[in-house]
Amino acid sequence: MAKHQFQTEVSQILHLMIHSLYSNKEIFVRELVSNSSDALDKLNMLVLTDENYKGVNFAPRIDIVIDKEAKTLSISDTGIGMNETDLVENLGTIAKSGTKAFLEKLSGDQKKDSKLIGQFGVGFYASFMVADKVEVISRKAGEESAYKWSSMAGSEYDIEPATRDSHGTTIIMHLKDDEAEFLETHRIDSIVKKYSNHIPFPIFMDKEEWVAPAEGEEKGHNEIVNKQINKANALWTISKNDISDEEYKDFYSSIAHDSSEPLIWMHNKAEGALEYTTLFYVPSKAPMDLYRVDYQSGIKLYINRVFITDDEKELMPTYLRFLRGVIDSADLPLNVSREILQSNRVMAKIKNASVKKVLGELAKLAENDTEKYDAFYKEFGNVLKEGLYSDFGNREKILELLKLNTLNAHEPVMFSKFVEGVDAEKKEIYYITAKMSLQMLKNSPALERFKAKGIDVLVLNEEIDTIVFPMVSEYNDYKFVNVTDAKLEESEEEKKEHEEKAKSLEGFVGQLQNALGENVSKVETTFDLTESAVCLKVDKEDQGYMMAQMMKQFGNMGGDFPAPKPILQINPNHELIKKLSDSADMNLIDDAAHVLLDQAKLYEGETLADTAGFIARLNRIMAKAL
Ligand SMILES: Nc1ncnc2c1ncn2[C@@H]1O[C@H](COP(=O)(O)OP(=O)(O)OP(=O)(O)O)[C@@H](O)[C@H]1O
Repeated sequence: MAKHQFQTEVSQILHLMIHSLYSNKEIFVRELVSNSSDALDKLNMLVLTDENYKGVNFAPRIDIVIDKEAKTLSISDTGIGMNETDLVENLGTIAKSGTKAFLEKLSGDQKKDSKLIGQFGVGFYASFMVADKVEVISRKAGEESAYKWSSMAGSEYDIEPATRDSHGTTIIMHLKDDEAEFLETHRIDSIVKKYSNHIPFPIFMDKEEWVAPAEGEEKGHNEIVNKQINKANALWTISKNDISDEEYKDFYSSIAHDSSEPLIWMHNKAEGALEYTTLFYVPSKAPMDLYRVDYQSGIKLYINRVFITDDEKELMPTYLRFLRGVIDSADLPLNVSREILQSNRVMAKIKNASVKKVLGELAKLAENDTEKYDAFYKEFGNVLKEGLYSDFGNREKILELLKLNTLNAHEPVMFSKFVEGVDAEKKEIYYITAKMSLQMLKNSPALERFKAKGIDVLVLNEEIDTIVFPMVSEYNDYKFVNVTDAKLEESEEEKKEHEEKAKSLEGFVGQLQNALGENVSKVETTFDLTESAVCLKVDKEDQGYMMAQMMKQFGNMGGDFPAPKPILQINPNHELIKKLSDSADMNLIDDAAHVLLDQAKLYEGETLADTAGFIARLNRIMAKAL
C-alpha cells in the first residue's frame, strides 16, 4: 500500500467539507452521479472515434448500492475509469488554479453554504460531508489493472492494487453515524430524481416492491427489484411543451452545479439546412470565476447526444460567458478536434445564430419583465458591455440591452429609451465617461452647457465604460460624441458676443498662460461653462494624448505613460474671472492661475502633485482678501 499526501488545497477543502458545510448535504449524490455521467460521456466518445477503444464494450450504466449493515453507500459506473496516475492527479490535487483564490475569498457564512461547492469544481470531495472514509475502486478502459484509492480525509490517502471485473469506477462511502438518512432507499431515490433525472444514462438501484399474491397464495410479499430510477433522457432532446419548469430547473442544477434557481432559460430547436438544439440558462448569481481569465466555460457541446467537450471557450463569445447549457448538433463530425471546432463553418453558424437568439431573448426579457431584467443586468451588465468591442456585428443589439445612467434621469434607463429623446435631426448621442462616483461625474463642469440647454447625456462611470465607449462611434445612423467634442448650436448673436468677449480677454489669457508655463498646453476662453470658473480639456492634437491612446489600444491602459498636458478653459462670465481679469496684481494672478488649474484637476478626480504649494497659494490669496 502506498501512502500519498494531498495537495494543500485539497486538505483545506476537505477540512471545509467536514467542519463547515452542513446545509444541503444531499448534493454529494448529484456531484458523484455527475462525475459518473462525465466518465461515461468520455468513454462513449472514445469508443466512437478512437481506434484504440474499438474493442471496449460500452454498456453505460450507473449503479447505486446501499448496504445498511456495513453502513455504506456506493455509486458505480461503467465509464472511462482511472489508473494509478489518474487517481493521484484527479483525487489528490486540484488542477483549477482559481480554487485556492476562491477559498481565500469565502466569508464565514459562505463557507457554510454547500451551494458553492460545485463552483469550486471539488465535486468528488463533497462525499466527505457525509462519509468519514471513502474508497474508490477503479479500472481504466483498455487496461488490465485496477486500483483502490482510500482516505479518511486529513492530509493523506492510500493507493493499492485491487480487482474489478471490468472498466469503470466505484465510490464507496462509509457513512458517518449521523448520516443514516442516506441509507434509506426512498431518500436516495428522491435525490436522484431531483438532480439527476435527465443525465443521459440510466441509474439503477435495488428497490423493494410489493408483489401481489399469485394464484393459490394467500398473501402477497415484498420483493427486491433492481430498477432504473431516473428517466435518462437528455432533457434538451425533449419537446419544450413536454418539459415542466421544475424539470428545467432541476436539469440546470445538475449541469451548472448550482442549487440556486436559474434566472431564465432558452430552449431552441433549429430545423432546416442546419439542425441543432440549444438549451441555455442564465444563472441568477454571477459565477465566482466570472472575472478570472481562467474562468470555466459553462457550455457543453454534444454531437447527436454524444458529449464532446465542456472545455471549449470558443463555443460562445466571452461576453456571454455567464451562460450555462448545452449545444447539440448532428451536423458536426464526431472526431472533431479543438482546431477543427474553431474553424468549422457549421460551428460558426450555430454560434452566430445562438448569440442572436440569446440577445433577442434578453431583449424580450427587458421588455416584458423589468424586475428579472434588472436582476440579470446587476449581475451581468458589465460583462455584456465587453461585447461592444469584441462583437462588432452585434454592437447595436448589445447597446439596446444596456441600462445606463443619464444626466437627466434618476434611475438607469434602457439605451433605446434614451435614444428616443435624442435630437432626431442632429442624431448625436452625447456621453461622458470616467471612473468615479456617479454624483461626481454628474457634477462635472463639462456637463454644464448640457444642463443649461436641457440636453440629456449618458453618464458612464464604470471602469469598463471608460474602455469600451471611446471605441463605440455609431449606433444605426446616430453618432457617439464625447461631451468635450460636442459642438452645441449657438445663434449668430451669441457667436458675435462670444468672439468679442474672447478678444477682450486675450491679454488676461496670455498672463495666465505665462504663469502656468509648462503645466498646460494652452489657456483658452469657453462659453460652455455656466457655474464653474474653469475646466480642463484634453488636447487631442497633443502628441502625449495620441501616444496614450495608442498605448490603450495595445492593452496598456495608460499605465506609466506621462499624462498629456491639458488645456485650461476659463469661463469669462464667472465672477472670479471677471474680477481677476481686471486686477493689476501680477502676484495675485500668478497664484490664482495655479489654484484655478488645481481646482480644475480636482474636478476631474485627479490628485494634486503639489498639495503644499496649492495650500500656500490659497492662503496668500485669502490673506489678501481679508
Ligand atoms: N466516476 C469517475 N470516473 C472517472 N473519473 C472520475 C470519476 N469521478 C471523478 N473523476 C475524475 O476526478 C476528477 C475530479 O473530480 P471532481 O468531482 O473533484 O471535479 P470535476 O468533476 O473535475 O469538477 P466539477 O465537479 O466542477 O465537474 C474529474 O475531473 C475526473 O477526471
